[in-house]
Amino acid sequence: MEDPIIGHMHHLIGTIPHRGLTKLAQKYGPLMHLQLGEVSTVVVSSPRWAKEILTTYDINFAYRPYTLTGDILAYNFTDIVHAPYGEYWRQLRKICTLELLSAKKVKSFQSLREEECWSLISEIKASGSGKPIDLSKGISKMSAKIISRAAFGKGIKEEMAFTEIVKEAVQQTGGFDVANIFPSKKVLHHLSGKRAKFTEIHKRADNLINNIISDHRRNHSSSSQESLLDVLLRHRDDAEFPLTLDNVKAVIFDMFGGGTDTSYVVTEWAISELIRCPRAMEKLQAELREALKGKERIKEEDIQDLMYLKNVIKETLRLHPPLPLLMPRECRKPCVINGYDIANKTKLLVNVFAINRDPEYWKDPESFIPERFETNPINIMGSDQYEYLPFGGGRRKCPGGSMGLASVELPLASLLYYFNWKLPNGVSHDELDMTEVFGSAVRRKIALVLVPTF
Ligand code: HEM
Repeated sequence: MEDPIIGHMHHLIGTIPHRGLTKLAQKYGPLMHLQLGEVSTVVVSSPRWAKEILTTYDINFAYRPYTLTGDILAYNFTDIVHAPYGEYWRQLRKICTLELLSAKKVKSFQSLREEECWSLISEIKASGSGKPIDLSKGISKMSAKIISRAAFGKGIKEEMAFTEIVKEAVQQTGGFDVANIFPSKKVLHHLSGKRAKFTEIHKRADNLINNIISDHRRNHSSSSQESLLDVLLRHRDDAEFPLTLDNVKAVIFDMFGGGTDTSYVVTEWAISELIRCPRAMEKLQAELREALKGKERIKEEDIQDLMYLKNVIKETLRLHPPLPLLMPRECRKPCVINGYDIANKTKLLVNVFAINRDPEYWKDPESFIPERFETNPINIMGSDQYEYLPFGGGRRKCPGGSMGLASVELPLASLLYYFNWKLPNGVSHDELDMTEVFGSAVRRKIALVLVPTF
């Protein structure tokens, strides 16, 4: 590890964190120690060190640091994302992988994904050929509806209102804000107004979800159509591991937090990259139109074997991992890495953005080239060499990959199958602004407004 850099917060202020940290790693190396406010932080920026830390030292860093989100919004760290490593977290992960986000469960939501996707396609058709539309808004609304219906069953007003509250909550999180940098200085949390804001959002979210749950109990859905909430409520009576109502609410909050923005931004970035690369756009449209042969309404099984579609999504996740620094981890078992003592409470950031673009592993790393995966059949969920980590790695790796990808594949395929796209006002494809905003998931700063023709 390079010598500790003390108090280098100023290097990051005003930068997009993953880009600022990538620049710092180019200067100080792939394993850095930074003092960010009062938080001692290790930043890993190469596949080699990611592999070492997410395998050999994974258990040392299998905890999450203090955040106001975990404290207030996640019912005192009882959701999956924030729960400390241990038996409670293990049990929740089990429910998550075996029931909530299993392949079978993801498949059971196929028809609702198809309906919501079709509703977006119909809206675009209705707005007319040649008229600019805000695709960011359309895709984000569709993703919210998909997760809302999967979580609660048939969408009603209150359920959509819940997605709005979660959105507001997650917009308050992320980044290097005062509360994350000075977690022990509770007075600062008050002065910055964050604690009050989080408490107010939490109260609103809690009221809404209480109403949704009472309504749910009155209109219980059939077991073949079990929503995520049904599954969790069933676990309230579990003999070995009963969940409390607050536990259920905390996990539902995760499903929304994890399931909405991640999928939406992947679709948004994929279309942005395709607009900038007409060759790839044409190739993908040719693949879709050849395979679907004029089919009126496409279904998920129609696109299962489309390799270029899969490669476009892989390449989008390489260049635009929605969580470019994963979710911060915290060391709770001191260790020695590369001769350096890592103290209790040291924070770990894995800069997947830098790793996915590491020139030692990726040829022409900054360019969007889906074909690179034709000769490199890397697994989308991660690789042995740790040079591709959009879903993270180790014990805390994302459990929602299949659910997330299912919400990207059909919408992306449909948008390109039914329509041709260009930028409005004769703007050339290479002038599309690609500025990012860091937050719960890294999204476009400027909405993606495009003109469909059909
Ligand atoms: C393209 C879509 C998605 C991407 C790229 C993604 C990425 C990630 C990443 C990078 C992490 C952090 C891993 C770490 O700390 O090492 C994570 C964690 C998590 N994700 Fe996802 N995610 C996606 C979709 C979803 C969906 C759809 C859900 C649920 C509905 C979900 C639920 C979670 C949960 C619960 C965790 C916390 C795991 C833990 O702490 O044990 N994710 N995700």
